[in-house]
Amino acid sequence: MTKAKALARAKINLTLHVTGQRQDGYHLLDSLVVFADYGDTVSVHEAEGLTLRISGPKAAGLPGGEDNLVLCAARLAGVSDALITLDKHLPAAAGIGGGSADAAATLRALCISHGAAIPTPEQILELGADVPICLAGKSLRMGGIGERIDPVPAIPPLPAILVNPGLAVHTPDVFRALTFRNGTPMPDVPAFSSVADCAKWLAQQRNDLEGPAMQLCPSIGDCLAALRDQNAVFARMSGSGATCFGLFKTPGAARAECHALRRAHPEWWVQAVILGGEAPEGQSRRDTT
Ligand SMILES: C[C@](O)(CO)[C@H](O)COP(=O)(O)OP(=O)(O)OC[C@H]1O[C@@H](n2ccc(N)nc2=O)[C@H](O)[C@@H]1O
Ligand SMILES: Nc1ncnc2c1ncn2[C@@H]1O[C@H](COP(=O)(O)OP(=O)(O)OP(=O)(O)O)[C@@H](O)[C@H]1O
Repeated sequence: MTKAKALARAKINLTLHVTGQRQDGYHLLDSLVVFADYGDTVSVHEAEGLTLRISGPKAAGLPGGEDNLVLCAARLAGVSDALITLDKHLPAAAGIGGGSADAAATLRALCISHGAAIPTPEQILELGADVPICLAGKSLRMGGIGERIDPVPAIPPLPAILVNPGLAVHTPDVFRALTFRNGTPMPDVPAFSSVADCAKWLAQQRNDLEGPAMQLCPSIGDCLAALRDQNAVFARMSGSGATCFGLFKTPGAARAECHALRRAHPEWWVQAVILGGEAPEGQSRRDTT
């Protein structure tokens, strides 16, 4: 019997400024993070012992045992009796927080199914630098090495296409390839009134990992060029790559260009999504539609 289900939504870094490096090697970040209406699904079923079953189009190659972040999260939550199924749709090692989103979804689901307590902030961060923000699960500004989370004005729904060239890019390699580690932080995030307004602001910000990731994986440049050729109003890489996002004026335009990109690049992972789009604080989601 399914006891709880949680969506592990793709995390997109609309900006990613690297502002310093700690003594332990971890980098200080300043990033505007939003979530997509698309991701993996974690379901918890009644069972004796702790088991993970992985299915879905992106299941191949994932660690199926103790190393999977789903089981790491379950152990951290103190759960030893559950069958957890992971329906995997997000490419791994792709800069969209797949494993971190799965870990956060597992914690949320086990909280409902088993009444498990959410671990301490320090324990959550140990699962991965992206897990705290994935647990928050909405548009926010991320700081520190990932532990600091600050509110931002509500982000309007941003129609987008996510494109991954089908090549894994490993986060530690990208940070190692970074040559300048003391960039300026982001200015305050303003309230955006439209996609165009948001795109204009984003164009003045950076993803400091885009250059080093592109050196390791030149196909990132092809993804960005393809998004721009398909009339994206803005395109950038997310996180440590290789996934890139393109913003479009309408969901219809994003869907149409998504079909065109899939036809032109059958070897790429291409997905039309909506990013952000939460209701402003104090309003129900219906107030904004
Ligand atoms: C680049 C981002 O995707 C931006 O959201 C995240 O900071 C990465 O988050 P993550 O994949 O959950 O990262 P972790 O699994 O904790 O770290 C992987 C490796 O990335 C490097 N790392 C990660 C986060 C950070 N703030 N500084 C780092 O230098 C470290 O070498 C670390 O060993
Ligand atoms: N449930 C999981 N899903 C994806 N990867 C996992 C999972 N559990 C463990 N991993 C391992 O974590 C590594 C990083 O994968 P992940 O998809 O989290 O990277 P990412 O998209 O680059 O994340 P980020 O944006 O946080 O840097 C993979 O190479 C994989 O071996």
